[in-house]
Amino acid sequence: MNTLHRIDGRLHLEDVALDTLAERFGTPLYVYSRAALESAYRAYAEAFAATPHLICYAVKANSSLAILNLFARLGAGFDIVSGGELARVLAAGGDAGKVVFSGVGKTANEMRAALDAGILCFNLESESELHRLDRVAGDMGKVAPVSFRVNPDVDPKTHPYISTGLKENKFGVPIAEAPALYRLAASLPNLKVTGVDCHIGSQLTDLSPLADAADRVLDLVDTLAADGIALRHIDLGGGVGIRYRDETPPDLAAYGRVLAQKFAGRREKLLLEPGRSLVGNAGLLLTRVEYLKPGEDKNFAIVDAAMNDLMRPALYEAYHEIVAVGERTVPARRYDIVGPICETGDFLGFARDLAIEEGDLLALLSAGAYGMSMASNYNSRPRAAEILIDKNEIHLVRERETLDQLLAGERLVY
Ligand SMILES: Cc1ncc(COP(=O)(O)O)c(C=O)c1O
Ligand SMILES: N[C@@H](CCCC[NH3+])C(=O)O
Repeated sequence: MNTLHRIDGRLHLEDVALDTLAERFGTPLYVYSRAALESAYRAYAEAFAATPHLICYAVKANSSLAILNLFARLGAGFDIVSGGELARVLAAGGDAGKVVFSGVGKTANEMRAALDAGILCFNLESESELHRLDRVAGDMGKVAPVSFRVNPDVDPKTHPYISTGLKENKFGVPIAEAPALYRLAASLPNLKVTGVDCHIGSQLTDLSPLADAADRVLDLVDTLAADGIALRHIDLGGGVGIRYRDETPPDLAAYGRVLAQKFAGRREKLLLEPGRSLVGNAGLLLTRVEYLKPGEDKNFAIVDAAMNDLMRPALYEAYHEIVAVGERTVPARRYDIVGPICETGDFLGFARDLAIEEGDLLALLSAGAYGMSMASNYNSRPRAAEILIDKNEIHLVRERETLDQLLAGERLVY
């Protein structure tokens, strides 16, 4: 996270000391850097400048309106997977004409909302979905633009829970079946075939699976063209990883060069659906140490953030670097950093050496992606607030959830 630095021992994001944020807004608190968000977006725009393209930010990575709005103003499109994400994009001022709609379980209502909004494309993931969309669009007197999400059966070499492009995964249609599905789609009255889509997994640290998947998709596009089905765009999904610990994420410029070569002389526009690589290293989660609990085998630092705030460690045993916000002269000890939730799986990091005392602040780094967007209310914990830092300006972009909001909508039965 390169907008993070220390001044006189105090951790700052851009020009703002994190301890002042904790005092003012409380903890747990998500904090994002505008400069980091914008520079991540610009890095994509530069890396792919040689190829006509559209960056469709994957909203699921972080769906805060303020972040969607920043990207919309930079010209981004959006990859959505629900009616809720569509509503967020529209509320944030996103252009519906730059929205692609992925996901294996789109409901008829979600299809209607997306057709009403006038999205760029539905990424279909099954034949049944194709028939449903044809019916829904026909009932509305509209023609739905469609792509198939094809599953190229490429091993993305990532955590099995976030691999999506293998035969055994629920996503997409087998690439071998795609030509027949495209012919079917082209024959239906309320669908217009416009593209193809593929997304093989997340947190990829190797470029070669992305390049292999691109080759397979381009072969399919050529087969379809020979069959008289010309596409306007080729969507190669997201998946570029980030550094959490010691990973070497793919170099975007190199990825851009690889795709520029493959797209040279082609007429189709390139679409990309990056999520994590745009927001992951632009955000952190600030938390306060409630208790230090020394034990016979290990020491625990019990903090006020938990798996409901940041689920990735519990779900994938994901690693997030954890640093003290201030500097202490006390000796460092080895701690498991755990939350207050009643689950053994409620941990944020194991065996971290930290010089801390009760009441100190910790920052969990690289928490901008799949942090707040995966937060829950488990143990009836209100969700955290979110802050966007812009140099020395502090913007509260989401208020901390209140207990009233937590209970709203529930009824007793008499
Ligand atoms: C369809 C689709 N597109 C894009 C993304 C974004 O992926 P990432 O955050 O790895 O860039 C995902 C999540 O993996 C996804 O499921
Ligand atoms: N939620 C995952 C990524 C899943 C990507 C969604 N297809 C993570 O935190 O790493």
